Amino acid sequence: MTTQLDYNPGRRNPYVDLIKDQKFALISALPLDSGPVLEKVEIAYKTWGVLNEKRDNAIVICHALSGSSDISDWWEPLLRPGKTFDYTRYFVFCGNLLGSPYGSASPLTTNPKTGEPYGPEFPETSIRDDVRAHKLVLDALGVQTVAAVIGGSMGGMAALEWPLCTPPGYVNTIIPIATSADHSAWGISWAETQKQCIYADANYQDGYYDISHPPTAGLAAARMIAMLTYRSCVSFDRRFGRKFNPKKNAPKATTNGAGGNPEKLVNGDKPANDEEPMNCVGQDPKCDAFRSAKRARVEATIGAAESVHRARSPMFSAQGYLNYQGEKFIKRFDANCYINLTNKMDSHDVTDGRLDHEREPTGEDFKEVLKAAPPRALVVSVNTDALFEPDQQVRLAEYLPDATLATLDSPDGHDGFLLAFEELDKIITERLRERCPWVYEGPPLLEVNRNGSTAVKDSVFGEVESEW
Ligand SMILES: CC(=O)SCCNC(=O)CCNC(=O)[C@H](O)C(C)(C)COP(=O)(O)OP(=O)(O)OC[C@H]1O[C@@H](n2cnc3c(N)ncnc32)[C@H](O)[C@@H]1OP(=O)(O)O
Ligand SMILES: N[C@@H](CCO)C(=O)O
Repeated sequence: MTTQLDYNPGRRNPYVDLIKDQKFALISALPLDSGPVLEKVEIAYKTWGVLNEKRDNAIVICHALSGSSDISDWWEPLLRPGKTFDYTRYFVFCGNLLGSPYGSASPLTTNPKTGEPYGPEFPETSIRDDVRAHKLVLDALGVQTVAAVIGGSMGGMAALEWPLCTPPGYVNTIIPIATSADHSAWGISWAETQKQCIYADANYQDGYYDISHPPTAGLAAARMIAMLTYRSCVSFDRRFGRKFNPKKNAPKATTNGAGGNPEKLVNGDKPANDEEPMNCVGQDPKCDAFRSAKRARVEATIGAAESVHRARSPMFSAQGYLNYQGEKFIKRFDANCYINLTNKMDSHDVTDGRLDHEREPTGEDFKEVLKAAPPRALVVSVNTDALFEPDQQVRLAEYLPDATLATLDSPDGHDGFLLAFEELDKIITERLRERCPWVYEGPPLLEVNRNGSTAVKDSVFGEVESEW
């Protein structure tokens, strides 16, 4: 198995171009938990900062379901000198998940056996597969050991798997956020409702859709449902209340299935494909009966179209928001990738295949498996999280050796881990300083110039992101 850095993936799907300045590695072959060996595996990733002499200052950040390797897209306030992910001291790494549309091997990348995109034939991948793939990239980059692994939601699942899939001592500490030791029936079920939306879209075609005619209606509906699990009742009530929908961002209503286009049917004009009313066959088209029958039919068509228009136009601000989130998502995500990634989340269970019995794992079983994780993990919870309920992090903190639990006070539900920057910065930095003291010793490895760019100081390795 070889890992080539500075790989040029050539033909890329359009979503990859949304992520700026990504790097790519090529892994020759990756055996997957699901059975097949994935060949010529592209891994997209980003790094900030440089490795120190001992090559032990790497910090691995794991993104969530719809995120990418570009931390500055979702945790930017934490990725600054002096903040949590201080790239003047840490070598910050974020790898894109297998199955994601943003550059790593996925349903959108080319199957080397056929020369065509994998589509729905892209194999199931696990959180553990991601960890193994990203570890190979870190090895190629020269990382000796990892100071900390941090991630929220699906990224938190990865944070838990990192020490379990790598040699003892390789990972110094972990900070799993808004996540669980195994994905709950609740989480699996919410994802199922979203997948069913995609399956129900006529464009889906069992996943063999033309990329220029994707199942956007299904994917948008899936995202709208997901958004409700990511936020909270209290945040929706506070934000939208019973306010009416502002015109800004309101998606255009469609009239699919209404049998008419309201813009063309004005003041009783004839529809383009007009036919004679049945009761006027053989009559003079200029006769009154013919005309009134026509007018009645056209008015009925207009009425139907307008009523569909009214029914589908978001009336309330909350509806407008959800519709907009759906519209925004289909511009940046692919349906097969969504299914692959949600299946991956569903499969998450740290005890899977690690116990010597088949029965339902108990708390003791979770403890047995997670004792391989480094001590003093920090587990972070969001008090209003309705998807990964706080009780799951309470249990996780009990399972992990000598771990502590911190709870974010945020009205934003599960997405609180992407929005409560100030609190996150404080609690994570505090734990990193305690668990990775060597990273904070001595002067920083990079100098930040006035214009925000960085320059390397003496005796360090790695690459510097010029944008900084
Ligand atoms: C290419 C890429 O994007 S890569 C990946 C980026 N995404 C990730 O990393 C995944 C994780 N990130 C996320 O899930 C989200 O981006 C979050 C949680 C960080 C933030 O969510 P957001 O949708 O940006 O925030 P929020 O819920 O406040 O919604 C704001 C948007 O809704 C719009 N909006 C707000 N209220 C309404 C309303 N009543 N009607 C219509 N639109 C509304 C706003 O105008 C704003 O639009 P904009 O995104 O075009 O600026
Ligand atoms: N808003 C996040 C939530 C998933 O944890 C995302 O879209 O990835």
